[in-house]
This record gives sequence, structure tokens and C-alpha cells, in this order.
Amino acid sequence: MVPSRRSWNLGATPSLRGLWRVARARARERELGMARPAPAPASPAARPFPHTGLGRLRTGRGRDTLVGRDEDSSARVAARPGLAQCRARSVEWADSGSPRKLYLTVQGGTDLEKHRDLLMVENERLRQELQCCEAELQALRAQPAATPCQGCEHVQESTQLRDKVSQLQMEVLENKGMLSELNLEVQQKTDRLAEVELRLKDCLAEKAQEEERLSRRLRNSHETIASLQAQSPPVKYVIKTVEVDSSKTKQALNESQARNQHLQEQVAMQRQVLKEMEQQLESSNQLTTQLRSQISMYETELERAHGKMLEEMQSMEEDKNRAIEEAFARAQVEMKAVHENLAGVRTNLLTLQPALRTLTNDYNGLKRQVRSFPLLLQEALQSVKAEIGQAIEEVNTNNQELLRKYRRELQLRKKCHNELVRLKGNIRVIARVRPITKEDGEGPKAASVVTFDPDDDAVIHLLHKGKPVSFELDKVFSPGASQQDVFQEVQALITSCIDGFNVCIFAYGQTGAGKTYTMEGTRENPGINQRALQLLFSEVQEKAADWEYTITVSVTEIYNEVLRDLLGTEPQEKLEIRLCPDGSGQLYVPGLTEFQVQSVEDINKVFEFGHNNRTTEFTNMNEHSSRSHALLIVTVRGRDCSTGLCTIGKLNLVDLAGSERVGKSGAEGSRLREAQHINKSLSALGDVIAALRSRQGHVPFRNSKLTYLLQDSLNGDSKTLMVVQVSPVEKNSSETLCSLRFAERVRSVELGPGARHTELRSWSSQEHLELEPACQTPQPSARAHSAPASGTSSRPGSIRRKLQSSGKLKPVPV
Ligand SMILES: Nc1ncnc2c1ncn2[C@@H]1O[C@H](COP(=O)(O)OP(=O)(O)OP(=O)(O)O)[C@@H](O)[C@H]1O
Repeated sequence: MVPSRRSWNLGATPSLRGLWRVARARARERELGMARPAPAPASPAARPFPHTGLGRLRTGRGRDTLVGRDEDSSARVAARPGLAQCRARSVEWADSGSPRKLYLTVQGGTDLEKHRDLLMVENERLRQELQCCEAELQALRAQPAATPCQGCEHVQESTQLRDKVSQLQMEVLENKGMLSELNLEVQQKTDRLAEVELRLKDCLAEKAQEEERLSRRLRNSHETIASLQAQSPPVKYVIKTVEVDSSKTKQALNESQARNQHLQEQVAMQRQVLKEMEQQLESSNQLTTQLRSQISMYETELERAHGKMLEEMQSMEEDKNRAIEEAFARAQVEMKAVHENLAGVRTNLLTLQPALRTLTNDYNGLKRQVRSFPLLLQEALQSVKAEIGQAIEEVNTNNQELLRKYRRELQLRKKCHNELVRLKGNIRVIARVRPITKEDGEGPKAASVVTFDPDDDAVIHLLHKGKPVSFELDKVFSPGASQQDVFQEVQALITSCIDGFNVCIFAYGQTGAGKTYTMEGTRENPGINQRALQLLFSEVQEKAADWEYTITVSVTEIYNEVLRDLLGTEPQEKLEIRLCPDGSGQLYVPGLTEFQVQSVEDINKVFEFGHNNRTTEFTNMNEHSSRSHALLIVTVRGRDCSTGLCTIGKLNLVDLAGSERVGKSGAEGSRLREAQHINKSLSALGDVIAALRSRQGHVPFRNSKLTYLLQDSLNGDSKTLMVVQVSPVEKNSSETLCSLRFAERVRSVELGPGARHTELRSWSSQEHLELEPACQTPQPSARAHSAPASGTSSRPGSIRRKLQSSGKLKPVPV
């Protein structure tokens, strides 16, 4: 009979140690518990294997081998092809030199053992399959890396496949771990089973020995009893002994039976344990089956992935080939075209060569020219420069000449115009644009919309709502003009007052446009009023050798259509404008205070006093808005000492109240009433101007106190000048437009040439004055005196008389 050899991979040394431990424990039990002689001790290598009772253990060269002989299982084993197959594999595997392999050949074996063997072999097979899978995986992993990438999509898919493969690999690794755990478990169970089997066999052997011993003793006893019964007298004694022996034997028998019982119980228990273990093995089997199915699933997955990858690679390869073919075809076509072009170019080259030669010659000629060109150019430039310089000089000279002529013409034109104006008696109108102040605010609304003509100082341009509008007046002063500049323009008019002319200068414009600044000015920078009086003083002083002059001053205001005396002791008192009863048609204001001024200090005091009494308010447009029309009336009386010629001139300096749009200024209550009065009187002024312009028979002077008081200045023999004040900012452009339009209308009004008021009589002759019939006007009150709006040859006497009677001809401290 051919000995069959079953082999297991017992895995590790602990399994052997466990077996030896069990064997030792059994021996110790026998020694101590059973008090039976233990089997002869043997070295682990030479000791017979307790479970099989066969074989010996050899250890060497990194592997443990247990060798024995199986005498009866070869037929059974051979009946299992799986086992036969796996045995072949195991041998093969062992030959590969893997360490720690044990080959155990046993005699016989239970079904359980066979089953266990199968499991182990199956485990082994699975492990080997796993290894194969790993190897395949490695190969698959290596393959895509070597494949050239031909497109982003393929790369992505191959990356996905790689991921999938690595995932599968991970799963295989996990399964491997599980399998090795399972192996371990199977190993442990096998150990335990072997241990239990050992114990069971020991027990059975002990029981058989005991039974044999007892039956031998019983047999002996029976023999002894029979021999004793054959003897006569001592039989009794022997019987007795036998009885004694028999009871002892019985006791031993009982004990043996009890022990037997106990051992049988133990065997039953062990069987139970075995059963449980079988069940556990069963479940292990199931688990193994599951794992196998999983592995096969993974394999399928792997195969599919591999197949897909191969397909991908195939398609990529095809794409690559196709692209190469297309590129090749294209390149061929292009090459063909290039060849054709080349042929054409060659032909051209052949024809172009003569032309090239000509061109080269031309080029060389040009090169020579270019080389000499800078020199030529420099020469030409120099001559041109010289010519240009000369021309510029000529033009400049011409320009200068033209400019000079133009300016002279302009002056001449102006002079002629002024003369014309003087002859025609037009009202002269000048405009003054104030600078932008911080009260104007900031932003686009506070931007300037007024521009000037650099060549003509009589023109002003206004940008109103995006449209440019131009105005021509007699003179325009820009914001940079000083008080002195403005005064220079009017001083000729003022000095004519010394010669006996009536002069009226009034400032007109919207509130906050700078009327008061122009007329009164500031303490440091006085306006027309103060400068006019200073000029008059200096002029009369110059003429002092030949002329005697007296200068008197009255200050009045029209507030809410009420005329008030600002130098009087009772400024609230209402004054009236009356017609001179002399029938001359002249006007005078009874009760108006008149101060004779002899020095600049006197003037300052008068102004201060008058200023303090003037009605001003805060408005949205101006912090100190003049709410009234203010009039400074300066009367200059002169007498030529040699001829006795008397002159009387009157200077009316009027600071009109500012027109304002009620809504814009935010006026209400008494302020609203003020504004309404101001606007009413200004519109009355407009009506008067319109009537004068259109030469109407009736001019509505009496419609307001203002026009009534200015009647003499606007109608008749006065020289009148209007200063129209302009705010430059955008938000006031509407008011500026109105003011400038009004100024243009005023400018076109012809009043007729001014008349000089002279008389050959002595101002100092009281009697003469008393005898003057024209001046015999009734005195309205003890202190009331007139300040006629204009003088005539008959008026000076009456004025003087009135002043003398009031005692105010002398300077009065203010
Ligand atoms: N030419 C100028 N240079 C410097 N500041 C000026 C000039 N003109 C006007 N201003 C300033 O503008 C402000 C308004 O001027 P002003 O009071 O003279 O206006 P107004 O026309 O008299 O106003 P209202 O009619 O309300 O009395 C003042 O603060 C004044 O100092």
C-alpha cells in the first residue's frame, strides 16, 4: 500500500507549542490525579506525536517537518480530488523554499479531521490565488503607465481605471487580511480540537487499563476464593478474608465505576464541545465561500476593467493612427503647395534678377543721396529758419503795430462813444463781477459762468443754462478789479460835480452781488462814496486859490417805501419828497439833515453814523443784506472869487437794495414785506427806464419813492452812471442774466446832455439870496431843509437859506 501523505501548513510554531503543552498537561494529570505511571518522557523532536501516535518531528534549515505514515486514509484522500490537487500544490509550494512549513502524514483520521484538512488546503489554494491576483494587478498597473497618452479623455479614463484597480487592490488586501485571520482562527480551532482529542484518547486508554486491572483482580479474587473453598478448616478463615477482600474489591469497583461514570460524562461534554466546534467550522466554511465569491467578483471586475482599459488603449491607438494619417495627408498637400510656390518663386526670381540689378543701382544712388541729405537738410533748415525768423519778426512788428493801432482805435472808439454818450446824454453803464466767496459754497453750482473778452473790456459773456449770452456795456470789471480801478472809471464824472453838474451813480444788482462793497467798501478798502469825497476835497483844495467851495452831505434811505434821514436825530421819522414851490419843478426833502464836511475825518464820521442807522438783515444770500435803498447826497457849492460865478453840483451816490427772489432768499414775515417793497421799487425803476427808452410822454416816476427821488438824475440834466453788480456763480445765473439785460436797457436810455449849473452871483450874499424870488419857499418846519435832487440856477439860493436857518451849514460833529 502506497502511504498517503497529507500536508498542512500549520502556520507558526505556537500551534506545535500548544500540542506539546496539552501533552505535558495530560502527563502531569496522570502523574498527580490518577497516580498512574506517566509515559516515558521524550525530547520534543523524538517524542511520538500524541494525537497520531506516529511519526517524529524534525527541525532544520528554516522549516519544521513532521513526518509519519498514513496507512488507511490514502483511499479516502484520493477520493477527494480537491485534496489531491492541493496536496500537489502544497508540495510544490514547499519546494519553493517557503519557511515554517510542516508536512504531517497521519494514519487514519476522523471525518472532522478530513474536513479540517480540506479547509486548510482550501485556504492555501485561496492564498495562492490571491497571490496570482496580485501579480495580475501588478501587471495591469504597469501596463497603462507604459501606454502613451493620446488625449485628455483617454487619460482621464485610464486614471479612473487606475483608481478602480487600486481600489480593487485595496479590497483584495483587506480580503487577504480577513483570510489570514480566518486561517489563524482555523488554526486555533484545530489546536483546540487536537487537544480535546488527545484528552479523550487518554481518558479512553486509562479507562481500558483500569477495567483490565480490575477484571484481572476480580479474576484473581475468584481464583483465590475457589482455592480457599477447596480447603476445609481454614476455609472459614479464608472466606472471611475473601469477604474482606471482596468488600475492598467492591469498593474499588464502585470507585472505578464512579470514575468511569465521571469519565463518560467528560467524554459527552467533550463531544458537545466537538459539535460546537464543528458548527464553528461550518460557519468558517461559509465565510470562506463568501470570501471566495467576493474574490471571484473582484476578479470579474478586474477583468472587466482590464478589458475596458484595453479597449480604451485600442481606441486611443486607433485615434493616434488616424491623426497621424490625417497629419501626414495634410503635410503632403502642404508640401505639394509649397513645392508649387517654390517653383513659382524660382521663376519669379529668374525674372526679377534684372529688376533687382536696376533696383540695386537705384538704391546705391539713393544711399549716396541719403548720405548727403543731412547736410542738405541742415542747410535748407538753416535758410528756412532764417526766413521764418525774419517772417516772424515782421509779423511780430506788424502785430505790435496792429495791436497798437487797434488799442488806439479802441480808445478812440471809446472816447467817441463816451462823447456820443455824453452828447446824447445816455446813462453810462458799467458792470462789476464780484469774486466767488465762501458763501457761494462749493461744487458745480458755485462754479463761475461769467467770462470776459480779452480784447474788449466792454463785453461780458454769461453761460446761462448751457447757452452763452453776451452783453456789451460801457465797461466791464472782472473779479480781479480793485476799488481804485472802479473809482478811476467814475472819477471824471465825480469831478464834473465840482463844475456844477448833477451826477448820479447808482449800484444795481441782486442781493449779495457786491453793491454795498462797491459803493461803501470796507474801512481798509473804501468804495466809491469815500473816494469820491476825498477826490472832491483834493480837487477843491487845488482850486482854493480861485474858488471857494463848500461840501455838504446828507444820508438817507428808503426802507419799505419810507424815506428816512440817517443823519438825523430821529432816524425813524418819515420824510417826504416835495416839489419846490418855486415852480421850477425841482424836488426837495423837507427836514433832511445836511452836514458840511471839511475833512476826511468828517466824512468818516458821517459814513459811520449813516451806516449804523442803515437797515441791514441777514438773508440766505448775504450775511449783511441792505434792506433799503441808501442815498449819499453830496452837494458842492463853488464861487469863483474873481468873477463871482457860482456853481452848484450835486452828487447822488445810491446803493440800491438787492433784488431777490423771495423763494430763494427764504424771506417770510417782515422780511417778506421788505423784499416785496424792494422788488416793487426796483420794478418801478424798470418801468421808468422802459418809458424813458421808448420816449413815452409819461414816465411813471412817482410810482415809488426811489424813482421819485431819482427823478432828477434819470430825467433831465444829470450825468448818470449805473454800476451793475454781478455774481459769477452758476446758481445765480438767472439773476445775473436779468441784471445784465436790465443794464443793457438802461444803457440805451438817452437822457440828453447834462447841464452845468452856474450863476453869476455871490453865494455869500445873504441879501441877494433873500431877494431871490424863486427861492422864497415856505419853511415846512423849523429844522426841515431840502436836499434838492438837482440844482438849477435858482436853487442854490433857496438851499443855502434853508441850511442857514437850520444852522447846519457848519460842520456838525456826528
Ligand atoms: N469786488 C469784491 N471784492 C471782494 N469782495 C466782494 C466784492 N464784491 C462783493 N464782495 C463781498 O460779497 C459780499 C456781498 O457783498 P455786498 O454786501 O456788497 O452785496 P450787496 O449787493 O450790497 O448785497 P445786498 O443787496 O444784500 O445788500 C460781501 O461779503 C462783500 O465783502
